[in-house]
Amino acid sequence: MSRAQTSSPVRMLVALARPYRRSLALLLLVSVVVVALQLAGPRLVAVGIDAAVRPASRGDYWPLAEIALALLAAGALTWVLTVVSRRGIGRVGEAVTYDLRCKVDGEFARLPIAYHERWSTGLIISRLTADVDTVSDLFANVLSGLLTSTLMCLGVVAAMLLLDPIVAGVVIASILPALVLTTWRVRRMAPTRIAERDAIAQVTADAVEPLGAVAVVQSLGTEPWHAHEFGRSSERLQKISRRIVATMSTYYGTIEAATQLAGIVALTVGALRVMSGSLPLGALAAFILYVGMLFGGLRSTSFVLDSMLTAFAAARKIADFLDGEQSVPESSDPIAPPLPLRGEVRLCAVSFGYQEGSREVADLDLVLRPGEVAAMLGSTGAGKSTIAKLIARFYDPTSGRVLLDGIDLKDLAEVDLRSMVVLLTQEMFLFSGTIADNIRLSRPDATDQEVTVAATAVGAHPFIAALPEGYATHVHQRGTRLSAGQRQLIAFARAFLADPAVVILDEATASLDIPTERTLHQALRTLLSGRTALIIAHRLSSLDITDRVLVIEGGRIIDDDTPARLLAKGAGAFAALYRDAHGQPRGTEDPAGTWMPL
Ligand SMILES: Nc1ncnc2c1ncn2[C@@H]1O[C@H](COP(=O)(O)OP(=O)(O)OP(=O)(O)O)[C@@H](O)[C@H]1O
Repeated sequence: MSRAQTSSPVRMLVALARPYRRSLALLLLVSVVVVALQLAGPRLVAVGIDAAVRPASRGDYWPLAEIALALLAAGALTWVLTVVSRRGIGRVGEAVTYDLRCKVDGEFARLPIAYHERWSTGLIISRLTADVDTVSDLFANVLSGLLTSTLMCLGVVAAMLLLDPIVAGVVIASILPALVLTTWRVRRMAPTRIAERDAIAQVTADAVEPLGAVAVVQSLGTEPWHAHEFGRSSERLQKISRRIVATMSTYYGTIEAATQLAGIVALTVGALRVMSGSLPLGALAAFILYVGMLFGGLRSTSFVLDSMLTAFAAARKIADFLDGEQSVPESSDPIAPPLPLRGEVRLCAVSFGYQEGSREVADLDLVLRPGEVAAMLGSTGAGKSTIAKLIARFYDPTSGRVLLDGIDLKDLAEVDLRSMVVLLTQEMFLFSGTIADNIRLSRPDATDQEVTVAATAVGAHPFIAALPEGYATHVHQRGTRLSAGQRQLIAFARAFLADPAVVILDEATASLDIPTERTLHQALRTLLSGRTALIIAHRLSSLDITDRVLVIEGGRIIDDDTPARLLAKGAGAFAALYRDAHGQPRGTEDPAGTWMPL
């Protein structure tokens, strides 16, 4: 299921069903046979009453036995076919659930960062679980149910018309109010079902959000606030559910009354026809049975229509979610980067705003020469991370171009771009799995030896080897079994193994002890050696490995020089930052501009 295929819920559903169209067609055929067998029941009863009762009263039981056998055979066949079709449809439903979940999950992971920044994890989980299950139910139950119940209604109408058009006409007229009521209910329910999907997603979001930051929640004591938020969204869902239940109860109650009414009409008109000799008694009995079947079919049609509405609402939500963001569309005709890569990064008159009208980066021109290590400094909100995200193509510029070795990032295949540019974020995220798994994430085909070489290069090997299970040590969720410094070393080893031409590093803000900082600096030196690098520096001490410092303010470069020269200038944003970092009063900077290397 490509993004293009998901542009409407219907198209998405058709794409999902396509691989199973043969099984579905076969199963639907079986359903048709089941309906035909069920319709045959009242007809056989009619024949039994009209043609078998009298011979039986004369001692000839054979016609009655024949009818009984035919009813038995129809019942047995209905049972077998129902079991077969239910099982088959259940299997298709399971297969579709599996496909949809894998595809949706894969699509979510590939969605641009803009998307993940906008939508909460809880909302995404809701799409992946509740909505996917609802859509799958469409295949598992709803489609076959809709077909069976619609066929049942049409079949009953046809059978009644064949039996006696006059009684049939009166019965059909008596069900018209029920039909109008069904249409009203389905229409009324459509927006409610969509609101229900949103409410379910919000409940999931409110439940998941605090779980992702349990330590923060507990340390700040914000449990009551989260409980209040969760209570509010649950209440909203409850109100919607109550509305649904109220509509359904009124509907089903009215349909029950309409069934009784139609039964009375069929009995009265049918009896008059029997008395006038225009309708056999058996046919009247068949009519009464058909009225029951007709309303049963109507009730099920209404029920499955409601499930269908729910499934469509869920499908719309999934389709909207997948289609909503195209902020970094992949080129249909990507350019293969020339090898070996040089790693030159060039931003030409780049402007960018997260929202329409905003400009977080303004007319930025920047060239990072191959192998150069530059640091970005600037106050909070200055635009450093935004520039980094533009170079990693998490966003495309509003205007201007970002080039890598002369090629516009928009013209590179995503897989090439990701292997050429690695962005190391502050989180240094580790996933559940072993240390080796986590290092190998950047190159799944790397051998154990290559993993060890990468870990050794960045200085992670000693601490890994000292663990009882070494590289096979399970890091648990988000690497909580490891220290912050150890997590960073593993992330560095992962980047080293990927061997990118360009590294962008958003340095962790959390302060580490001096020996750990020293180890990390050494690791960073190794990692960045021979690569172009841009560091969002939060510690001035990091600048001893940089060739150049870019001071960013308001999305612009306001200073660009070597660290030593910038400091020597004395004034300016960089010197101010230096003073802030070292607590020195103005004018006491080291005039030589020397650093305080670790
Ligand atoms: N996803 C986003 N959506 C909307 N605005 C954003 C988004 N991310 C950042 N911004 C805004 O863009 C501006 C620049 O943010 P950016 O994260 O680039 O700053 P920064 O220099 O990296 O700050 P810090 O040092 O605090 O990380 C800020 O005003 C910020 O509020």
